[in-house]
Amino acid sequence: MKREPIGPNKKKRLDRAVISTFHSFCQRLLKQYAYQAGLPASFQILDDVDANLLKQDVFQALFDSVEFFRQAEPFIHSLGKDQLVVYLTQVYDQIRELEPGENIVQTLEADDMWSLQAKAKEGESVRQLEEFEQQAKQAIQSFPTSGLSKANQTHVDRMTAFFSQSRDVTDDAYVNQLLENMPSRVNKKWQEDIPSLLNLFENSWKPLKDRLKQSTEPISNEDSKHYLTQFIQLIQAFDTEYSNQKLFRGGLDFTDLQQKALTLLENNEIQLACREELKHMMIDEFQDTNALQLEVLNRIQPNYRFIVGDTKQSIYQFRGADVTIMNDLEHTADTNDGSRRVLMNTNYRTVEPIVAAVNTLFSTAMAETQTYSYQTLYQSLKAHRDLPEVSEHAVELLTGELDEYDLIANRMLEIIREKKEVVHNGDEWQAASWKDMAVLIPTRTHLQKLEKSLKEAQIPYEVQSGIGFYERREVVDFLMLLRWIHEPYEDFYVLALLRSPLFGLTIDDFLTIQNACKEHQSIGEYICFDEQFFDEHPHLIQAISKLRAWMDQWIPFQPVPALIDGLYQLFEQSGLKTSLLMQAGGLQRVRNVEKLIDILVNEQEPDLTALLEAIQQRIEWSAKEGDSTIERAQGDAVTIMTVHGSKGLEFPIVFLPQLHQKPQGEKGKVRFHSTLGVVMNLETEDQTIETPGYHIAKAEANDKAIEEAKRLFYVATTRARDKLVLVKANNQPSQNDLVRND
Ligand SMILES: Nc1ncnc2c1ncn2[C@@H]1O[C@H](COP(=O)(O)OP(=O)(O)OP(=O)(O)O)[C@@H](O)[C@H]1O
Repeated sequence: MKREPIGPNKKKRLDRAVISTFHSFCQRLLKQYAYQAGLPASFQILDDVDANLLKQDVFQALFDSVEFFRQAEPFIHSLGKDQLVVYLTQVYDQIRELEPGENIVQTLEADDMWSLQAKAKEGESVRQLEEFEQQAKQAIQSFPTSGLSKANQTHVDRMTAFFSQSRDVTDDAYVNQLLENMPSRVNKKWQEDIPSLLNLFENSWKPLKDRLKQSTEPISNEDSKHYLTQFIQLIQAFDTEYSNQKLFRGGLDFTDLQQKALTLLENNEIQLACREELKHMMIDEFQDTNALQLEVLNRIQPNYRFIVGDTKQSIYQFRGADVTIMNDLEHTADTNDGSRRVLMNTNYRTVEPIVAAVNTLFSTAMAETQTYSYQTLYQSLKAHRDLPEVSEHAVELLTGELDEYDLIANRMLEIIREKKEVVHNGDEWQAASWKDMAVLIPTRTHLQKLEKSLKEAQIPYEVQSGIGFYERREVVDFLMLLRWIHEPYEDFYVLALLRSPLFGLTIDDFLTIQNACKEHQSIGEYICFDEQFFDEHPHLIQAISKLRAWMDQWIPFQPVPALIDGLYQLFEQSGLKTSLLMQAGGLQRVRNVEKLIDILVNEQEPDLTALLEAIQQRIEWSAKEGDSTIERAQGDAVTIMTVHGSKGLEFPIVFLPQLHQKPQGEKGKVRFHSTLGVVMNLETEDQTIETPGYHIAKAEANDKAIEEAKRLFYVATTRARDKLVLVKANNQPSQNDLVRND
């Protein structure tokens, strides 16, 4: 068949194909229609760090106002000010991403939330009682008819009589009747004589009784409702002030970009223009979409949508991703004539034994049928790649008495030494080298321990994605220089500076200096004020005179003509720039410091104290950000990476530690639920404050966290190409249902 050449028209359209994130798409739309959106032509985008810093400033100003403080005071007593700010911010962010509506926060009504929650609580109690009735009716079917002790026979007779009749669980008297007819405690003989009663008692009755107890505990509804109202008012006051500040600065945060784009898309002409321009849309990684992004898509309604995603890999709940969106969409695609679902379950990456293990693990861990829309269904993968005969154990459970990171280090050394493990390099199977191995960690909590084990074993490694900008060596060094200028006699900074490549002193040198110090004298003071006699250590004399010269030059810090000039002078005259340029990747490092200088200048703080405080806050916020851009290891080194950072990547051999850890449940005392609104449970000095939906929302948040943990584990296991090593030290009892010794 003859192929049609690409005509000029077609080419023109092809040239206009756009690839972008949802955020940059919204930004482009707002720039294009700035006038209709009521925005200045050059609005500024506040990234998450900028937005969080601004939110902090707004809170600080609000707490200074008498009215806001008065309203916040009861919460501060119960939670502390910092925690209150965390809850207010979390709830605020979630509400704004929940549904279209730039004004959504101001429309919240505590009364509506309260009645919705009260209704849900009632419904939930009825559901739980009905469920228990069903379980009890089943259990009594297997009660023995003879051979029981007198006491046990009484239990059996009483329960059989009670549960044989149908009852109205909504009747006020029902709960008391239930309590009267159920045994009050376990009897040892049930294990042998009435196992179905033991099972019912332990697994159904005890949890139900706890919940019944919770709902009868004295909670003052009037006061709880008042707290809810106050909390909503605090959020609304914050919203007003935060919006004012953004307006004043001409800035939009990421949620504004989406909300304002949605408002624009209510305009028919703009909608049509978008539809005309974007006839075909392909959306990748759809499992991580949020409700606003879905609505953007719905409002554009392109002729053809091609959506790609894997619900099993939805791991960004903490950033607002909502897996239920893709779950629902799959469901619609199955039932809607105009849509088609294509299952892509052939795995081309991973060898068959690993795929088989993944199937076994996750067909049990993930749901087979969907009870809740946030659950993830598992459909088995089909392996495309076979394992060569040379390799025996594609899946390994690495256990032993050592610490899990030492286990990893030892196994890696063994792999290199024995050359028995083979990996496929694209053409052929060959013995594994360091760069073929990756350790994927769920969180960075134990990163240092892992690094220590690898260092001690002299294993080359690189920590990828997850090391943020502010943790880069050169950035740390430049900030350290500034901190020393700010507090030149503070030992911590003096020593850090002297140890940095700019001075290069060692611990032994510090001991020599310390021995020369007088009692109670700090090293900083000694170096700056005392006469030194280090005749046998000329490099110490040199270092100290250099430090003194720096003090004369830079303290106090008075940059002229402007901060930017002072910072550049410091960068160059301290020798940091030259020393960076002499290192591998030096130019990149210099650019990093220049970027830091830009950030510092943009802080627009009046003095060094304020500047260092501002940057410290920025660092703390950026630590909560997602991972930094991925730069894969270039040399022959083991890769260390967070599981989040490894998404979309693959490695020949993957080690997975920290498997014994239980997925983190939800501990929040205040949270937001998409249908019930704000729920809370607080202890004040004299009472418990609780909104009716608290326990329902908490249980759901817990379930969701566990579902997310399963998906994270799924992403981790499916990064392996040729070998998967699950690591479990014997000295750590497993708290994780997914991973047990057996
Ligand atoms: N049709 C194919 N034939 C052979 N190899 C393939 C084929 N499709 C993909 N692969 C290989 O399989 C691996 C995974 O492919 P790809 O990254 O596209 O999948 P993915 O679905 O995005 O994976 P994940 O979502 O798990 O990260 C890659 O190494 C790729 O080269």
